[in-house]
Amino acid sequence: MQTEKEDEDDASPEEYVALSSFTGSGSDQLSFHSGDRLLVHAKPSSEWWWAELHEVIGYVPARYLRQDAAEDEDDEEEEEEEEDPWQDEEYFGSYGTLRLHLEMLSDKSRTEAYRQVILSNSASLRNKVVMDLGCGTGIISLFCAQLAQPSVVYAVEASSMSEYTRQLVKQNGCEEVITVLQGRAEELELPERVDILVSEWMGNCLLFEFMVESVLLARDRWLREGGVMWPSSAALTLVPCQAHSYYAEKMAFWERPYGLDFTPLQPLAQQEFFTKPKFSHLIEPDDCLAAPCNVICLDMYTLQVKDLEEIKAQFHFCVEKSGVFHGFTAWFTVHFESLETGGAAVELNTGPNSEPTHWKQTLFMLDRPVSVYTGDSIRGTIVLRRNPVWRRHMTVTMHWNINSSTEDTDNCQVGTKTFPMWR
Ligand SMILES: NC(=[NH2+])NCCC[C@H]1O[C@@H](n2cnc3c(N)ncnc32)[C@H](O)[C@@H]1O
Repeated sequence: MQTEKEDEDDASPEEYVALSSFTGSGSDQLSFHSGDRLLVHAKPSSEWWWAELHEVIGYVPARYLRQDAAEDEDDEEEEEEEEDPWQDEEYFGSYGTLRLHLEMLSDKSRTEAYRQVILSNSASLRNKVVMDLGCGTGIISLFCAQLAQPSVVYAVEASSMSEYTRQLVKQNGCEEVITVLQGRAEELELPERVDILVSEWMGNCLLFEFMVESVLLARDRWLREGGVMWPSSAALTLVPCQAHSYYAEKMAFWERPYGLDFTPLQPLAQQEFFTKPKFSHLIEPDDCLAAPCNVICLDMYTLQVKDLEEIKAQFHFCVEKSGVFHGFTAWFTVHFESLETGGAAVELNTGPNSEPTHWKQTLFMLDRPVSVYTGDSIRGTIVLRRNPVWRRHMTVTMHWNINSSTEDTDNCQVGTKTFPMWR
């Protein structure tokens, strides 16, 4: 574990507060919990500091710490101003209106996939105990009651939509089977453990909103031994791509609008339009410059909440057709294993070769497009880092090397870019 370190450069240590918990992975990293007060002895780099907690010393990630605000009289005021790191009021407030539920219910690809899961497992669902986590209007629970005979479905919904969900259950004569419970799933008391935990938790780029944390906490607390997770697994897919129309619309536009030269605005355009990822991007299959690759695969039975802090993966693409490398596009696929051993799984694929969904795909634009040619290789890493303060947000960092295949130029172009989602 942590080793003692001579405090040769130890000016008086400063006290910092941990904004969220951190589990050290290296032997010299110090683990701590949200709210811990750490003594920072040295700041050898902007990313890692040398700190002490309960007489143990080790490296800590600086972005998790905040200088301890001096105790002063208007602390209470400060507390009030401090926003909830989960932003639950705004988050569950948005799900208390119909807009998002209409969008999700109108997404036939998404909703039919869940219906197919229930339908194809209807026999095995007989007399089972089901939890529908984040049931919204209760559509998945209603499919269970309509298409199968579970003994009970606990439809859990934290937003105010839950009172309407109760009405929908009654309106459709399903009160015998469906029990609607309002509250955060990870805080609720259920009368019993469940055989199946079903949830539609996926956000843009799979993890945004981090509702998946609630699913994992509920799994650990309520899924019985040998119980089934739906989805059972999730994969994030990445591909280097062209984005000519988006680039023309946001960047090339400034070259000659109405015969004038507006190129001095292009740095502004890059900052404003290419800094954050573009949600709801529709990539054409022809825009893919290489075969897409499943860079991250999550097993919903073994995934742990602490694994969500930082997920890193390598990629290696071989350019299949010459074109302009404008950026990367990401999407996800989830699988629902059959309740019968050997039964066929159901797949919900949000990629360009499947029926479009309300998620569409996520586009990460490079600052400058690069011409690439058949045979070139694009290697690198993608790192998803959860925001230590705003717990529903993350950053996505791409590192890439482009190796030309033509022997005469050994030009290897290297690039890196971090995209906030959204903080
Ligand atoms: N696929 C997504 N990105 N969002 C679609 C599902 C989100 C639904 O789950 C509810 N919800 C989200 N988290 C929770 C939670 N921890 N407990 C209960 N309901 C929740 C939320 O209020 C909304 O109705």
